[in-house]
Amino acid sequence: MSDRAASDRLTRLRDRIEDRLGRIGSRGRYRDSSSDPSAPLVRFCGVSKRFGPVTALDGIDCRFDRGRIHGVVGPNGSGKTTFFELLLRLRHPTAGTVISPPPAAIGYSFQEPQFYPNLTAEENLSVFARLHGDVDPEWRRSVTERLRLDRVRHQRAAALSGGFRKKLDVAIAFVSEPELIVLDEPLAGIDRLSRKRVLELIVEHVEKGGTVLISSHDRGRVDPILDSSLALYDGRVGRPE
Ligand SMILES: Nc1ncnc2c1ncn2[C@@H]1O[C@H](COP(=O)(O)OP(=O)(O)OP(=O)(O)O)[C@@H](O)[C@H]1O
Repeated sequence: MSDRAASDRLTRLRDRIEDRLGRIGSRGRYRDSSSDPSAPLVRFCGVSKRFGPVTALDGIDCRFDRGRIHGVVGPNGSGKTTFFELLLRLRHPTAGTVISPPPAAIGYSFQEPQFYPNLTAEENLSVFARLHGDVDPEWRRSVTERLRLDRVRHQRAAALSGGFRKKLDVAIAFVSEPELIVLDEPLAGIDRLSRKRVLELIVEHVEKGGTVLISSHDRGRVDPILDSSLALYDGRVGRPE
C-alpha cells in the first residue's frame, strides 16, 4: 500500500470512529431488534444522516422482515452505502432511530474489504468463522469450494486478484452463518459462475431462516431473487430509478 493510500485509509478510519461515537453532532440512536420472531429484524424510524452540509439520508422510514431477501436500490450517491453503514453502527444517525441486530450478529461485505491483508485466505475464513462461536466445518468447506477459494487458500489476501479478493470478502460474510447478511455490490468484478454461486448462497441462507439485504447495480441478476425492494433517491425513500 502506498503512503498516500495508507494515510487516506487512516483518515477514513478516524472519521468513522469519531462518527460511531456520536461525536459529530448526532442526536439519533440505536436499538437492538426485538427477539420476537414476528417483529421486523430491521427498522429505520425517521432516520437522517448528514455529513456537514451534505444530507446523505433524509427521514428514512422502512422495515425489513425476517427470512427474506431485501434489495436496497438507487442510483450512485442515493445513500445506499450510508444506509448500510448506519445499519451496522459504523456511523451514528444524525436523527431518528435505527433498530437492528447487534453488529456481532451481522455478516457483511462492503465495497472496502474487511479481511486481514496479511493473513492467507484460509486464515481469514478461520478467524471470521470463529468470531460468532462454533461453525460447522462442513459449511466453511462448502462456501470455500463453491466460490473456488480452495485454489488460493494459502495466498495472502493482499496478494489475491481483484475477483478473488471480492469472493473472499463475500465468503467471510457467509462463513459464520449470521442472522443477517448485508451485501453491498457482492457481484461486482467476479466471474459468471461465481455470481451464480453467490446468488445460490443468498437463497440458501434465507431458506435456512436467515435474512439478507443486498444492493447491486446488476439488477437483471438480483431482482428475480428479491422479496422486496427499498428504492432510495437523493437520500429519500420512494422514487424508483
Ligand atoms: N464520509 C462522507 N463525507 C461526506 N459526504 C459523504 C460521506 N459519505 C457519503 N457522503 C455523501 O452522501 C451521499 C450518499 O453517499 P452514499 O455513498 O451513501 O451513496 P451510494 O448510493 O452508496 O452511492 P454509490 O452507488 O455511488 O456507491 C453522497 O452525496 C456522498 O457524497
